[in-house]
Amino acid sequence: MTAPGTRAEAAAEDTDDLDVEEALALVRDARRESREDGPDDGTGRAPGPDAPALGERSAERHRATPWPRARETAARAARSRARRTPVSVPLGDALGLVLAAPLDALTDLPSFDTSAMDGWAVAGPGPWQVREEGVLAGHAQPEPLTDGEAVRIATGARIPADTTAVLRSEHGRTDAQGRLHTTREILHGQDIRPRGQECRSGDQLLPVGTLVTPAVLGLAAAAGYDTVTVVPRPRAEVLVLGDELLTEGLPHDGLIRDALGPMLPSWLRALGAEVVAVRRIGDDAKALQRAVTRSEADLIVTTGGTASGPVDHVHPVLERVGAELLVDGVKVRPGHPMLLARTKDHQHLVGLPGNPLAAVSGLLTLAEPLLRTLAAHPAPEPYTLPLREAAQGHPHDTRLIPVVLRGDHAVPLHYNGPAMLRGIAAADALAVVPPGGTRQGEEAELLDLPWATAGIGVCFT
Ligand SMILES: Nc1nc2c(c(=O)[nH]1)N[C@H]1C(S)=C(S)[C@@H](COP(=O)(O)OP(=O)(O)OC[C@H]3O[C@@H](n4cnc5c(N)ncnc54)[C@H](O)[C@@H]3O)O[C@H]1N2
Ligand code: MOO
Repeated sequence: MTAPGTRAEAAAEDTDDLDVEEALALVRDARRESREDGPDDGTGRAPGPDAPALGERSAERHRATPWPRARETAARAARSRARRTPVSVPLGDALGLVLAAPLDALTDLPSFDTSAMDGWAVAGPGPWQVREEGVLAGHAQPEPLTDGEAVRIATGARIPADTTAVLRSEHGRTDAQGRLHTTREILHGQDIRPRGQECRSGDQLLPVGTLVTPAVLGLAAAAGYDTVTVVPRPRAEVLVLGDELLTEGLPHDGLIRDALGPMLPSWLRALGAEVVAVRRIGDDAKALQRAVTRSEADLIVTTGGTASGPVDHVHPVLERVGAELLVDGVKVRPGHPMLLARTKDHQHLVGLPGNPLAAVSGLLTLAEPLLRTLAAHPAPEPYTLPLREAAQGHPHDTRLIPVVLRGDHAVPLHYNGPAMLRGIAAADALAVVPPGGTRQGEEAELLDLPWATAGIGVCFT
């Protein structure tokens, strides 16, 4: 973090302050660090029994990962990345990022003795002789007061030396001779904010791992910062597959509108990513391979092509580029063909199924924990609400069902089929329905949709 005028040297020091891994460690949710999934050697290269090597895939394809474990695997894959360097960003770009160095005060706050009220600075007991010229905020240091003297002062102005108190304007009156009298008892030091009352220069104001909120931006500015040192925003690239997709107009001749190209970038931003590109690849395996190979994003998100149809190119391309499958199918409906692969040392690919609600399911199951961990955001506290109506379960898999929150209940929505967005577009959250279903009145875990809790403006900055 930098003070004005010292940006370059301070930035150089800052990168030594703390590694992103350490920042991540501070916000790590131990409860989610399940060790039950077998060994994690820290390289993230242990896909576990659920993700067969690509060569063995065909026979094993349907050994899908249980939904909770898939989420843990995605979070752990992000944690096992090589160390990333914290970055120094201007305050205006820091909202929603996480501090990678403590916010230490660069100044005393207040940085001088200041008046807390509009009124008069007075010295000694009244009545006082009032000086002609007053003191305003932002002015140079005023002349000291002598005993029995007062000067008009504004809130935030510097207190003249030897002031004993500030008399509020509503508690003073001047007589015919121009002398100032108080109408209340006035205490020594009253309405003076002494220098350093909030902090001394060097005090730690906020620790590493703090989410930069609007209030944090305000505090950082007050404490003298122009930039803050943060965990970099993960970069995501979206590759939209499918020759059948139109980008405008009405569906016709078997062609349909692309629903994911418009939906995913803003959703990924809501999950803390910077979307560096959205590319339309069609059903062209070579183009997909080129795009994957060239991408420098932290996360590539593909849509469609995850199943085993004639133009489902995601698996073959992953195999060709030597990617390592960490999750190949998840026991969740909709969305079970979703996948997670490590494409390069510092890069992952989440393959979302083409059916739009299945894609949402993949986004929240795999991309959300991965991005959250890369950005060093803490895991949201899990919470449950009773369902107002029973939700039918899948015999073996978890189901994610769009719900609205009404009072202290979650109400399942219709139009929740894999190809439908009508339910999710009206929803506040997704209910997690375990195999076998959830009875009416029974508690279900809920995954909030980002805008339902934070508001559109907050989450899409
Ligand atoms: N033999 C099997 N076939 C399928 C299985 C299976 O297990 N065995 N799984 C089904 C399930 S479940 C899903 S989900 C889909 C996943 O398929 P893909 O990821 O390969 O997706 P596509 O085939 O490319 O598309 C599926 C569907 O979604 C439409 N789509 C694709 N992209 C978009 C988009 N950007 N916007 C709107 N709609 C999109 C596409 O036109 C198809 O209708 O596979 C099943 N098949
Ligand atoms: O996984 Mo698919 O989403 O059931 O349609």
